[in-house]
Amino acid sequence: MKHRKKGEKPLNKTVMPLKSGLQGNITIPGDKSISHRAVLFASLAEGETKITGFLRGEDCLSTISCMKKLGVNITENDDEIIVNGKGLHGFTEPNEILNVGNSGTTIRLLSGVLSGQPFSSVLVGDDSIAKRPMGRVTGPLKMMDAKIDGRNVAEFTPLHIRGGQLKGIHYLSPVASAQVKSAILLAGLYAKGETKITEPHKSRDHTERMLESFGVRVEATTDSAAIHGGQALTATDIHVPGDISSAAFMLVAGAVVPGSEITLRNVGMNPTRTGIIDVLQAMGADLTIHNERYLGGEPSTDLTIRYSSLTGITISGELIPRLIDEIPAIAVLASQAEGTTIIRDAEELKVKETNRIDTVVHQLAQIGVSIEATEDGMVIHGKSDIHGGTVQSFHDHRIGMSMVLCGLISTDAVIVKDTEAIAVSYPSFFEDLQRLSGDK
Ligand SMILES: O=C(O)C1=C[C@@H](OP(=O)(O)O)[C@@H](O)[C@H](O)C1
Ligand SMILES: C=C(OP(=O)(O)O)C(=O)O
Repeated sequence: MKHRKKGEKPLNKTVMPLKSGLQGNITIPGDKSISHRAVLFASLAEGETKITGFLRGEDCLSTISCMKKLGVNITENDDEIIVNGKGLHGFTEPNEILNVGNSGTTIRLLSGVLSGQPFSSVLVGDDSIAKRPMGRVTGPLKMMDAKIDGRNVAEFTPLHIRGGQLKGIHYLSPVASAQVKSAILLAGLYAKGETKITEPHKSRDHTERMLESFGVRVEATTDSAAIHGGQALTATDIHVPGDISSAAFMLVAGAVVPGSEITLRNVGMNPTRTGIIDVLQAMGADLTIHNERYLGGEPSTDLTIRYSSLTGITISGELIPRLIDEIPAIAVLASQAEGTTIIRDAEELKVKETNRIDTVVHQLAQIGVSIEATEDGMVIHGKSDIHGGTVQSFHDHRIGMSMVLCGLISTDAVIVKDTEAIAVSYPSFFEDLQRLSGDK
């Protein structure tokens, strides 16, 4: 849960049902996962890296702040971030605690890097981070000989990492998690021999792709990734494509608000992230993919979506890691589809910024959606009439945005509490929505 800073007012938003469809086009802001990695890997590289398209969301700003505390010189201009890399062994011991704010990606990836540093660092985050499991990274990092302490045997923050000489391992991960995979591969850069991770399903592969761009050889298969220790990163300019996880909210808005036709430009289309596209197509959405391009190791396109009738589907298995962050938005989509949508194999939702099975189900039910929680997901019965009311975001950015979507199609106003959390991943969300609703 992201908490307000002292003195900051809660940003409760009253969302009124739209009288006409969404129209026009917007450019989707930078991908959060890729932005984190760009700053982190550029810091580890030798030389200067220019990053364009960087997401200036709160999570990625937390990554910049931590890297600065490790001695990295980072210049933040309006249109680019310039990072003067320190090389694998150039970081300095931080004088202060490293605060990752609300960002699970920052703390988990940084834990991998800090495990290889010859100094001590302490990592903390906000109230939400304090509840999220860290054992999934500290466990394997300890197997590599990292010295990590923390609450409940390093299951929870604060984490204290004393780096040192690491050894390569082959880790069979019980979860498909790119944060776990990335932490282990980054520690693997500092380890003797080969470090390999095998996952139950393939998780997003931005780390593997971007390490290759920085000149590091990564051997990747459909369910594994391996790296040899000691490989240096060479600075290279990075362009960050738009975030499909942010685009997902606009795709759902376009699909469910009657009379809509919108175009989203610059949407990252890495196949490990495009589960939302598969879902929209399977539900019968009117979606066109155009202007495909490939920049800096990652594909992107423009997407046009029009309002159409939708049908419920079952979402499970290997599809889940490809759309895990989109499930709150997909629940809104499913509420407007005829028939039943079943989401299975999604226990990972319980360990995000909030328990997203509970928060999605309770808040949608509050405003009239017929929805039930299950052990590993949810069941949504459409087509539900959404009525007005007051809903909580629980300071979770993706819950906040999903509730705003409900307001667009409800019969009365929906008041969404604490929407300031949306700046974690999509700071221009309300401006973009206003632009598409013709209210500029
Ligand atoms: O590596 C990343 O950038 C991310 C991986 C996913 O988490 P897990 O690794 O826990 O699945 C995702 O939910 C998160 O928003 C970003
Ligand atoms: C889970 C998320 O991010 P993180 O794990 O980096 O906090 C998210 O953005 O939905």
